[in-house]
Amino acid sequence: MIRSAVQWLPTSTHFGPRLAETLGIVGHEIILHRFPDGELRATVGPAAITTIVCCSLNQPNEKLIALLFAAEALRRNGAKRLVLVSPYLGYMRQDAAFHPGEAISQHAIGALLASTFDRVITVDAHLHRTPSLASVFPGIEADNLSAAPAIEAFLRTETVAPTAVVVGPDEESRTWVAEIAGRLGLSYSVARKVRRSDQSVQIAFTDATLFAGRPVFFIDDIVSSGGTLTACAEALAASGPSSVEAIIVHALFPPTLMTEFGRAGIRSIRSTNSAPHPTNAISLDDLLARALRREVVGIPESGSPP
Ligand SMILES: O=P(O)(O)OC[C@H]1O[C@H](OP(=O)(O)OP(=O)(O)O)[C@H](O)[C@@H]1O
Repeated sequence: MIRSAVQWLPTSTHFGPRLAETLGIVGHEIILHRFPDGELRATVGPAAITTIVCCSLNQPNEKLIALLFAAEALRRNGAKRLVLVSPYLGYMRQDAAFHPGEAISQHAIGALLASTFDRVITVDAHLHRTPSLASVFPGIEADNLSAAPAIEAFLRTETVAPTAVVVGPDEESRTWVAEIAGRLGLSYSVARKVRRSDQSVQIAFTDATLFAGRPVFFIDDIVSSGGTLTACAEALAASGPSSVEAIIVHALFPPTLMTEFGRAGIRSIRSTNSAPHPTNAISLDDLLARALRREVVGIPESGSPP
């Protein structure tokens, strides 16, 4: 039996095959078949002792079922360690019952994945108010990697004026914004956000004069309905920045929204490849490969793959 392998769901070909190649181990696509009644069949490749399963959990409902089936087959075929790599981990945003009777999806999905996998690796999961990863994934290893170094490296390849300002829409974004601005030697500002509904937020900057005539880089973890990004662009427009560009970790919005973003004054949107999207421009592949090195026999944690 082989020692380690990567397998990916058909929706994760944007990073699974490259991860196998970077780690220098065998890779297989998990085959899904839909029966006439809508049920799924999953067929995995040969199980390895350590099998790394790649599946980004944007639009997660069916993917979760497919993951359960893949894990069942891999364990029954001899896999001893299953590592889930899910650069976007859905269902983490509901971390409390905001109204009586609501389910806390973060708890339910965390427990499900913890009972299925031995380790979960994700990137900037929406866990702002969660005390520890262990409370979401009880009894297994979990890594919530930061995309900030990848975003910083990307911005270094752009011509960013020293007068540029990095902005975030809310207190939760302060960590990325402060880190990235600090590393690039830029100023930053964090807005106050009030969420009114799924699609509507109110944004206010306390230091609006800061942006006049300067390029602005908006940075946030998620763009979904686009309400936050649009409200931020409209609030910024009032103070006359020379340009507004958005850098997103997880681009979950329908590409048809790009026209609306353009109308709101956003010149460009670039995202990491955590979920496949036309705005993908920042690769997380090296970050993920580094976190996986110790799963691959013969590659030291700090070494290079063969
Ligand atoms: O594109 P949108 O639909 O506006 O969603 C994106 C926003 O939602 C999330 O925060 P959220 O408002 O859930 O607040 P939180 O950080 O307090 O959970 C996220 O951090 C973004 O700011």
